[in-house]
Amino acid sequence: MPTRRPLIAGNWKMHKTGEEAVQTVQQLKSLVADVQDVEVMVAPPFTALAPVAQALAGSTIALGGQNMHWESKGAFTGEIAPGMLVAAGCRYVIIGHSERRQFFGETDTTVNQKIRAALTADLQPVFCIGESEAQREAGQTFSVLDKQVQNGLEGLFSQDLQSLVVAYEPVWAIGTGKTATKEQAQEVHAHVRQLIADTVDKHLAETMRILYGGSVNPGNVKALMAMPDVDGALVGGASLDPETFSQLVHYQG
Ligand SMILES: O=C(CO)COP(=O)(O)O
Repeated sequence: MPTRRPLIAGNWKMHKTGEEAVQTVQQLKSLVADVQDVEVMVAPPFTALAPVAQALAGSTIALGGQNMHWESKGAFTGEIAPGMLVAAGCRYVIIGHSERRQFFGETDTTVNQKIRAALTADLQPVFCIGESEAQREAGQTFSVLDKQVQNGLEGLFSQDLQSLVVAYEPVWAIGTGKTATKEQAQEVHAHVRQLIADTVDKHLAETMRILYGGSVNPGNVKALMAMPDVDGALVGGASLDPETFSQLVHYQG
């Protein structure tokens, strides 16, 4: 079995000015300086990317964008191009977060366009999928996720997707304090990995990291990370405070 390097990623959403973000990563840098076998990433708002990149110089903490447009430039007021994220120092970009799907009209089609554009720009997409509470209660979890994965990766092949990271974030667990149980997370992650094995490539499925997101905190991270198909966490609220986020990065104890 290939070993997958765990990734603990902080999605700061619409929090922190440039100055606040720099203060946070300065603390975080020293708090996680001892960590070697876990990859750490933070995704600040666009306006904080450049100062945070500067503050992270010489550190192994990776930088990510929270969204981007699929075109490389043009008349798209309010949008950010993949190359702009790269130039700002990003290695990752979060794509298809449920908040973008819910509030900003993101669809499987735009998600697919964005994943393609990210890969072309050499950004590692963190491709978010997840079912709503109603969908879970109606027994539709797997069919919803299968559709999101298949549509999101449509037309892409194993050789294109080597850097892909998937994040399973059940919508009902985001910001609610209601975490999926470790068994629920494992069940979905194993299912998604099998789907990738069946529809894209077995080797990719084995090497690809699948993160769990939704109310991850220092009290539940260890149990989630102990599950064989959980390769990391995409953390919202608990990533904003450097001490708390550092505890998540040090989940091994
Ligand atoms: O949406 C999330 C990360 O992308 C999860 O948010 P919370 O950790 O605040 O539930």
